[in-house]
Amino acid sequence: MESLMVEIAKTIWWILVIGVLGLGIRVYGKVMAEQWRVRRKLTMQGVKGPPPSLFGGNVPEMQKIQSQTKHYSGDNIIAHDYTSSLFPYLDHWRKQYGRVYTYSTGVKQHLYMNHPELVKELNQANTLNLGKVSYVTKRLKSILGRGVITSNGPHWAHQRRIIAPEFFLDKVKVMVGLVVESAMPMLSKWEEQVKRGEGETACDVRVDEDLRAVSADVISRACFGSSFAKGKEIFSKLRCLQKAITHNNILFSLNGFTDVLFGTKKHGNGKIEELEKHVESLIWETVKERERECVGDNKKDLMQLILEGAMSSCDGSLEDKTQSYKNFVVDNCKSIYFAGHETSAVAVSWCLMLLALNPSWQTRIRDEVFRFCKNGIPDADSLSNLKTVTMVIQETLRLYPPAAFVSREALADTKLGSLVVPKGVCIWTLIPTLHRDPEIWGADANEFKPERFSEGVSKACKHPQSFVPFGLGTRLCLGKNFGMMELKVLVSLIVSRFSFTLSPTYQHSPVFRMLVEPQHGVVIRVLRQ
Ligand code: HEM
Repeated sequence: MESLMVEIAKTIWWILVIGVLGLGIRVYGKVMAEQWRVRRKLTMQGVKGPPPSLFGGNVPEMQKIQSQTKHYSGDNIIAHDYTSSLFPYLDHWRKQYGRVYTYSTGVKQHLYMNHPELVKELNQANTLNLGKVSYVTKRLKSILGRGVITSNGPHWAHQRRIIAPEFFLDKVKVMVGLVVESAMPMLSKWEEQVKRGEGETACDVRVDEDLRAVSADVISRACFGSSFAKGKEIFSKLRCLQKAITHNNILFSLNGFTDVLFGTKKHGNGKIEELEKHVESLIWETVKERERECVGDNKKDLMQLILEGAMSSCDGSLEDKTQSYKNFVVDNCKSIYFAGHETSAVAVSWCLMLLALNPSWQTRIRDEVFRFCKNGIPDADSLSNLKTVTMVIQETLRLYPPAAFVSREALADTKLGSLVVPKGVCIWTLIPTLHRDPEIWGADANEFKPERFSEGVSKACKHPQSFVPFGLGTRLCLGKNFGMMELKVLVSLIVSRFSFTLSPTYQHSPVFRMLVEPQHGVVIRVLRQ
């Protein structure tokens, strides 16, 4: 009797296993058939690409190419097109299939799109049908939530309308003095460091963390008011989150079911959840503190705009309202903290690295700053005269754009010029490759030549819409004016006070952690005048 029961239990177990497997294979088969259909729609229009394997699409090939990639070990840092080390499979297929091709990551079909004409079409496409890539935004949820950077459709449009006015040019001009104030402690610290080593001819300064602290201070004060006491902790937790998330390949690993099937799903989610909760509660405490402080106050900074926007966009039961109010506020604060401070800090780090290799441009900047700015300190009026500083920053953003991709997902079949991008396809424009394309920038595309921008972007290259460090189209960076102003002020202040070369301890190793940043930091050797 007992053995009969065991037999029955075993049979049920096997039926269950076979049932689940059968269902899994059916679902997967359906998804694969859809991918095949989408791929066919693209190939019928002449878009080629590497043939996908039955399971995992082109991911096995991507992993193979990545594992064979050697780390950079050359001398010519500027000429180093790091996309060939960071995303070698994209570079590999580009050489094989050209500037537009398609590939698959199992359950997703992708379109690599680095042709200037198509980038222009993407820029001009005024449609809600092109959203952010859903599987990537899911992976970034803990750091960006469903705020303005990651959401799509009417929810995105509503958030963008609320936040945009804070970054209009007239508002940005008022913030110049604030950036100067935030930078002063860092400049004094470096001056102190240089003084302390008296008797020596030079002093090494690692710039990255100090620049992060400055831009964190700038964004806290500019956007969230002086009540920002918890700021430091929020930034440091966000940085931990950024590192934890990018420990896995957030862009092109296998997706969902295939991740489980191939055992490529990595661990660390517990830590991410813990950090996410911590950041959320820190932001929420700050909001509550702010609400207590500002009773009857008419402060109109970004935090206030977000709070009012959250209030007007919540409906449903009282419980639903409270939760969606909280999500709206926390997600948008997180997005601005991240977007507003990491990007600028990384851009200034790369700029100092390039200037360290090009001391003659330091001299030109120094002359310009002392010519137009009283005591070498820029203000809203003198900033517009700093043409050399602007050129150097544009050249930095061309060679080392902090954001590596413009990415979109077609939420419906979408026409870009003569190409119809089928629903579900993810579009990837690799910014640094576009910025180093000799057909767009000329034979000297890999050289540091700020003078190419002397008559503006339109004269610097053949297709001006291919200069996209701040992205493009309807999703163009909201903080573009603010970011440019901040970079100009910081670079002017630093270069007018210090002359520097690259320290021999500097290790050139760009790494992708949501942004392309110097893995081992930038160390400059400050020279005594
Ligand atoms: C050097 C500095 C910066 C760079 C290189 C940069 C770059 C970018 C890029 C490439 C995008 C994506 C655009 C697209 O998908 O087409 C973006 C979006 C965004 N950036 Fe920036 N950014 C910078 C500074 C800032 C600052 C200072 C802020 C705010 C204080 C900011 C706020 C945003 C926001 C809110 C979005 C999302 C816009 C949307 O999806 O509607 N950024 N940025």
